[in-house]
Amino acid sequence: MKLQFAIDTLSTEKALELAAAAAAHVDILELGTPLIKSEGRSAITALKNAHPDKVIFADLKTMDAGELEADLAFDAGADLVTVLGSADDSTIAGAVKSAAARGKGVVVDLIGVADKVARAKEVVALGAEFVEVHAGLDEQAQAGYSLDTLLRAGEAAGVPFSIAGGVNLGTIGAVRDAGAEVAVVGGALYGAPDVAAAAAELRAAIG
Ligand SMILES: O=C(CO)[C@H](O)[C@H](O)COP(=O)(O)O
Repeated sequence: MKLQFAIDTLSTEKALELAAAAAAHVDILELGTPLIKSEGRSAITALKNAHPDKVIFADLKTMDAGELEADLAFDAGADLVTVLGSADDSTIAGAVKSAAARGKGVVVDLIGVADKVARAKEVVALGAEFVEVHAGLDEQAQAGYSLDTLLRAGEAAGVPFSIAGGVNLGTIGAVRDAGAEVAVVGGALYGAPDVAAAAAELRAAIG
């Protein structure tokens, strides 16, 4: 299973600092949506230039104009971009067209999608590399939130998936055991007192 670091910070400088600390232990470096909104495409280019050997994941959360938004991020250096699963099929297909022309990929984020299993199958048929079975920060803050619901949806989908939603050292083993291709970790890494040590622990936990 691959490890993805969701860098949810607001400045390119801080993102580069966090990425440098964790890079030896992670496979995918994600520019979180707030970072892209704060700093724009230049942050994607800066991260790719600093880590050309890593998969650079631009969490665009595109809802419309799929081809255009994917073009913008891929041409800035992204290897993977996200489109929302609640977007129209044509939006997802547009982003997939952009990715196919460049040998890159589209991940469909199932945040807010009610029937994650059914939509996962549909978007992989449209050409998504994998789906992100995801509960966002606001959903995680609600009473009764549990990662288990996401894990069950991923297992049931029968397509390649990642899991995002407050994954940490205590839960990453369950993410691996559910069969995820990728574990996405944000707060448990960027909020750690020693980011490099936390990344090394996560890596050791999944082998
Ligand atoms: O995309 C996101 C929020 O929309 C986050 O990057 C994702 O949820 C991972 O962060 P965390 O591990 O803190 O949940």
